[in-house]
Amino acid sequence: MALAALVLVAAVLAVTVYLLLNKRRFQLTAKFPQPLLWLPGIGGLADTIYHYGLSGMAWCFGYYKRFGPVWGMWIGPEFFVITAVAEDIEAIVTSPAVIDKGKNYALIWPWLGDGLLLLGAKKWHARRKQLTPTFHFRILEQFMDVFTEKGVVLEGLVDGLVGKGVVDLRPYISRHALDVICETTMGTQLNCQLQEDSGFVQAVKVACKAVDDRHAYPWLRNDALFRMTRIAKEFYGALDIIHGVTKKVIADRKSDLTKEMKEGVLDADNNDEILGTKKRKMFIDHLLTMHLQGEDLSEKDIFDEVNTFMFEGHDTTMTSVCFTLFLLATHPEVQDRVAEEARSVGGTSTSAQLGELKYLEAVIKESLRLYPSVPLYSRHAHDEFKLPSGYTVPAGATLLINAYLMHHREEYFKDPSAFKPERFLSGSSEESSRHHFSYVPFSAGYRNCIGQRFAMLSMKATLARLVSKFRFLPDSADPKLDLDVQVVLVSKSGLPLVVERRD
Ligand code: HEM
Repeated sequence: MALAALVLVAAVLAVTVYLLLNKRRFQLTAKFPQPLLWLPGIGGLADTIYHYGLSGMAWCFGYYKRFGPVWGMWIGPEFFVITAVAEDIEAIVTSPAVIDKGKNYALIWPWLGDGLLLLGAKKWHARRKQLTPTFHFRILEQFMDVFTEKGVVLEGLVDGLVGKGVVDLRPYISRHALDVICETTMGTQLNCQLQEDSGFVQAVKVACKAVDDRHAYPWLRNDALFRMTRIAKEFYGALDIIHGVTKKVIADRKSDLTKEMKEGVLDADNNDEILGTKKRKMFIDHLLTMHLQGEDLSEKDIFDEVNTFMFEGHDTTMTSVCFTLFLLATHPEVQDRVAEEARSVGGTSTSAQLGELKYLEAVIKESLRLYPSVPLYSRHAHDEFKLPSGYTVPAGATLLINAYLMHHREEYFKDPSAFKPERFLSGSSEESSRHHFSYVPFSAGYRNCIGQRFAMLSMKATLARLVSKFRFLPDSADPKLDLDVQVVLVSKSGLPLVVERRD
C-alpha cells in the first residue's frame, strides 16, 4: 500500500515537472485548432484512428472544414502543425532556420542514409552546392537517348495492350520509370520493363510497401517493435538486394573511371566528357569523377546519393504520369490537343522538341496541382517559429506543408477541382495573379526538388510519345480515383484504361 502511494506520488511529481518544463510548449500547442484539444498523444491518436476510415486525402478536407487551413495535431509525443497557407509555406521553405526534415523521414533512413533528401542542415548546404551542377541542362541533355530508348520499349508494350479491353497500365509505367532512373542514375540497364519478375523490381516493391506500412500503422514506427515483424525481415532483405546492386555498380564504374583517368581518357578539366569514347555520362559518373578528383564526397556519400536519386526519381514520376494519363483519358479534347502538339514538333528525341510542348507542360503542371506526387512534406522546428497566419509553432514541433490541400483551395485556384491546363499557360490571368507559393508540387525555397527539370523532361518525353501513338479511354462512363498515400500519392485501383491506336 505504502509502495503504491509512493509510486503514485512519484508519478504525479514526474508529470508535474514534465508539464512545468514544457509549459510554454503546451501553451503554444493549445492555441492551434486541433482534434480533442491538448491531450498529447491521445487527441491525435483518437482522431487518426477515426480518419483512417476516410479514404485517401478526404481527411484533409474533413479537418479543413472543421479548423480552417492551419491546424495542430498530437501523434504520440510529437506535435504536428499542418498548414495550407501560401504565406506560411513561403516563410517555412525560405527560412534558413527550418532546413532539417521532420522526424517522420527517419523511416526511410535505412534505405537512403545521408543522401540529399534526408541530410541535416549542417551538411546539406555543401552537398546541395556540390550536386546542383549534376542537374545542369547540358547534363540532362545526355539523358535524352535514354528517354527515347526506354520510351520505345514502353511503346511496344503498350501496343500489345491494344484490343485487350480494360488494362491496368500502372505496372508498365512503373517499370518504365524504374528503367529510366536506373540507367540515368547508375548507367545500368536492368531491363525492368522486359523482366517484370526480376529480383530488383520485386525488392523495390517490397521496400516501398514496408515504408508505406510504417507510415500507415503508428506502432510500426517504433524501431524495436518494427524489427520484430515479418515486414521488417522482408524490408531488410529487399534493401540487401537494392543496396547490393548500388554497391556493385559503384565498384564497377569506379574501376572503369580510374582506368580511364590513368589512361588520360577522362579529361579532368572538362569532366562533362569522356574523351574519345563518346560514352554517356550518368549521374554516378559525375559523382565518382568528383570523388576521384579529391572533392569532399566519399564512396559512402555516393552510395547514399545514388539510392536517394533512385528512390526520389522513380515513384514520383511514375505516379504523375499515371494521373496525367487518367486526366487525359477523361478529357478527350485535351488529349487530342496534346497529341496534335506532340506530332507538330516532329518527335520527342531532343530537349528542344520537348521544350516546344508548352501545352503538354501546362497539362502536367495541372495534373501535379490536382494530384501532387508528394502531397505533404515536413520540416523540424528546432526553435519557436512564427507563421504569417498568426500562430507560433512551438520548438520541437514538426511542420507539415499540405501541398495537396493548398492546391485545392478556392482562394488560390478558381474552381479548384476542375482540370484546366489553361491555368498554367503563360499569360493566363490566373498564372500571373496567383501567390507564388500556392503551387508547390516540387516544394520551393531551400530544399526544393533538385530533380524537377529532369522529371519534367522525362514525363514530357513519355507522355508525348504515348499520346501521339495511342488514344487512352476511361474504364467506365463514370471513372473514379480512389486516392491513397503510399509514400507518394497513388490511385488504389492503379490505372485501368482502354488503349486504342491513333492513325
Ligand atoms: C514528378 C516528379 C517529382 C516530384 C513531384 C518531386 C517532388 C519533390 C518534393 C516535394 C521534394 C521536397 C521533399 C521534402 O521537402 O521533403 C523533393 C525533393 C527532392 N527530389 Fe524530387 N520530385 C520529383 C522527381 C524527382 C527526380 C526525378 C529526382 C532525381 C532524379 C528527384 C530528387 C529529389 C531530391 C534529391 C530531393 C531532395 C532535395 C533536397 O533536400 O535538397 N525528384 N522532390
